[in-house]
Amino acid sequence: MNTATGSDDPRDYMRDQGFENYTETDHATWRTLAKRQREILKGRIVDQFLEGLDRLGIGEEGIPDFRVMNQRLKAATGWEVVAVPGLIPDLAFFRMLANRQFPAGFWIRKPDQLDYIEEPDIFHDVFGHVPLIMQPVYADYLESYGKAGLAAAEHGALKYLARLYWYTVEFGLARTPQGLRIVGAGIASSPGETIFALESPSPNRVAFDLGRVMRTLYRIDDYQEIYFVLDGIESWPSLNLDRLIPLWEELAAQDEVEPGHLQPEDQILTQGDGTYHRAKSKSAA
Ligand SMILES: C[C@H](O)[C@H](O)[C@H]1CNc2nc(N)[nH]c(=O)c2N1
Ligand SMILES: N[C@@H](Cc1ccccc1)C(=O)O
Ligand SMILES: [Fe+2]
Repeated sequence: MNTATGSDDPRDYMRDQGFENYTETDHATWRTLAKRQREILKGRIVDQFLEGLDRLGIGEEGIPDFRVMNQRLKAATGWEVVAVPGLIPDLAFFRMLANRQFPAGFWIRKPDQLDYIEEPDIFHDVFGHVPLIMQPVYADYLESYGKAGLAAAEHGALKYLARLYWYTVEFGLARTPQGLRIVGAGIASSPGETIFALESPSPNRVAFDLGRVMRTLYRIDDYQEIYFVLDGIESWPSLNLDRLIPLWEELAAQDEVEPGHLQPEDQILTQGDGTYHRAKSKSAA
């Protein structure tokens, strides 16, 4: 996602949310999505997410005003949400996370895109990501992720960090005493993928392993073919450099793994039958 021409200074991407510009349709879209997601996420997402939603007060009254939401977020974990025009270059992105600033788009999807959208809108960025940032352990992980990203940029290892983000922050699952639960924001903001990620027989579900995740390619245009499962809601990987730098060197000598392929060392929770993606590829052909 790195726009080579763009500056790497986060300040060049920060915008005013323009809260007053939202239309009634925009607020209605948020309300519809928030209501639907709260319903289907019950029993499917980790409790800490629902707690975070409640503590933020981003219920169903409409698109949240960042000025109001940030007071609660800052008080809880020192993070703040900053409006940006869309995907920003990796370096600017990592710098923001390292400073406990979360970049969020300010536009919202159209009423006909409710189920799934390919690029992140404000519903994905705020409803999907922010509730968990109210949890200190996750808030610390996200900051450490930003710092690791800055180091990765120095070591030509950005693609490994992008995959780690993708398979934990965006599409992670976690084992909990109540069973398998969603933690990824990309799942939490998509009604379609909420059901697919937990209940479809099609995708593989494999225990999280840092090296394995950083080797694994991902798709950005459809549901995932593989979901990685954290050992628990607080088992975010520790990202210190003396562990990452040797790992990046090891990975440079290994082949990348296709999202639909399993590896011999995988600890498989559910082996997928691949029907969903096979059907799609047929229709695509
Ligand atoms: C981590 C990885 O670089 C990823 O694609 C980044 C890039 N830029 C981004 N920019 C924004 N605004 N939001 C994001 O989630 C990302 N993701
Ligand atoms: N697919 C997510 C949005 C998203 C796009 C790209 C990356 C992550 C998430 C949704 O429909 O809500
Ligand atoms: Fe996201």
